[in-house]
Amino acid sequence: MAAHLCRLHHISLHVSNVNKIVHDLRSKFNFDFFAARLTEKTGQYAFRRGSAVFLVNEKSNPVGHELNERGSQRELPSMSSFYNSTDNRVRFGDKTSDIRKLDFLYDHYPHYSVDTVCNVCFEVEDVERSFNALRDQGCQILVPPKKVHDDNGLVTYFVVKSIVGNVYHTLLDRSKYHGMFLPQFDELDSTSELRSVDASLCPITHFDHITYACPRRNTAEVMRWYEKHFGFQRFFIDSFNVSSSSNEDMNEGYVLDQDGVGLRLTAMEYWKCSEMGIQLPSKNRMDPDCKFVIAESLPEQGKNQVDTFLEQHRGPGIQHIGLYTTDIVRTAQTMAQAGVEFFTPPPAYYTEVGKRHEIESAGHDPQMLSKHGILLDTALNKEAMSQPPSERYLLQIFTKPIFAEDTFFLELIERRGATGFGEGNIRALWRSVQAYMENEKEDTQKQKSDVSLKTGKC
Ligand SMILES: O=C(O)C(=O)Cc1ccc(O)cc1
Ligand SMILES: [Fe+2]
Repeated sequence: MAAHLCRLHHISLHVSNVNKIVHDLRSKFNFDFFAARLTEKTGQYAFRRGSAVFLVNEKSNPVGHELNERGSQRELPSMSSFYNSTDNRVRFGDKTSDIRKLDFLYDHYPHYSVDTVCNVCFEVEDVERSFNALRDQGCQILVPPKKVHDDNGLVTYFVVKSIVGNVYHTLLDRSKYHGMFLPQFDELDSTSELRSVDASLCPITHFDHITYACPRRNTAEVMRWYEKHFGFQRFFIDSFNVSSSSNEDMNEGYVLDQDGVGLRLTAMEYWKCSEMGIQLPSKNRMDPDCKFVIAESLPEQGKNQVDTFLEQHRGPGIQHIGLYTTDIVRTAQTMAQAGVEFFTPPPAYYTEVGKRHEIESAGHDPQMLSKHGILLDTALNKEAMSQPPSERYLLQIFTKPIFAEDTFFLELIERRGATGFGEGNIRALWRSVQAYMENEKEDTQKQKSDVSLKTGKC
């Protein structure tokens, strides 16, 4: 029996430069900083837009120092707006509370050497039953069932390791909890200046998909694990193809292996409890769900972004997360103005006649999309063809990696009738990433030769 997942609750990050990520999520990505939990040793900070919730967990650092964006040390900037070290009190607006000496909650301390996004937390209906089922099936349990409570009620959870690299899952039951987030978190006052501003500027509603970077030939095993333990089912990506010439095969996945792109994609979706015949009072049928995509690189086409992830992340894991927005142009514009860096395709992408026509048929302005680097793909499958072009396309844009290493990045996605992933968009992304990696390589080589010129070494 698989664990019955009800909904995705949050995704957690483990970072050493917590100030930078807290700042970026709040000020650049416009997420609402709504709850936090500080202890003597660590901090956990919760952000949300719509139902998309990130929990940033602080990795311990040498006191007073931490790594800056590209890995060198700098003084720890003060987080004094909400933490005042002189009186050991946590401040949220005008609310204060004592620092508590509790363990790391709802998570497992991963001891991972680089910053990483590694915990996808789900709500389940029955923690004890899910725990027994997964333990009996031989899953590695990282944290056995644990109860946490505060004045607003009780949450039970346990943590299980997945089969993908450092990824694990917290499964929790919060049906007996009435607070905003989780017990032992302090909620930020809604009037606090730390709460982020106008939500309408970044209308993100939920997590659309989570993409894993995996080594070659790992996909089948990953699929089997999620099917057996979490009841996931295969989701066919190639809703874009009009004919039987689809590149997606039941066993081989969706293969892109031309023009320098070497990628195998396979997607899975989870079935929520009620779809398995169990009715939950809390279950909202309209809850959007989140797909899981497994990406493998194919050897023939040279080194690429999946290989780079595996190398710099030092193993498989979550490569990127797609954030669903109802207005990608507005969201990308707001984020870019706030300092988010996006990959942009070559300008020729927007002037090529076919693409220009495709963008215009969908009712968009090529210049506007070009200004932000937004990609558009129109679905051509049979079902989609019965819709006008303005109702069967997909818009995407990808940020540059957000940690010091070239690993994790975010994506914005707006779906207008298209449910899969656009091959054209993937190719365009691929080209921009390859160009970026080439640039990085050249920069590194240049830095090395500058150093050897200075030191006289070759
Ligand atoms: O297109 C998407 O959003 C995907 O998630 C597919 C994908 C997977 C891995 C990549 O390195 C690039 C694209
Ligand atoms: Fe994606």
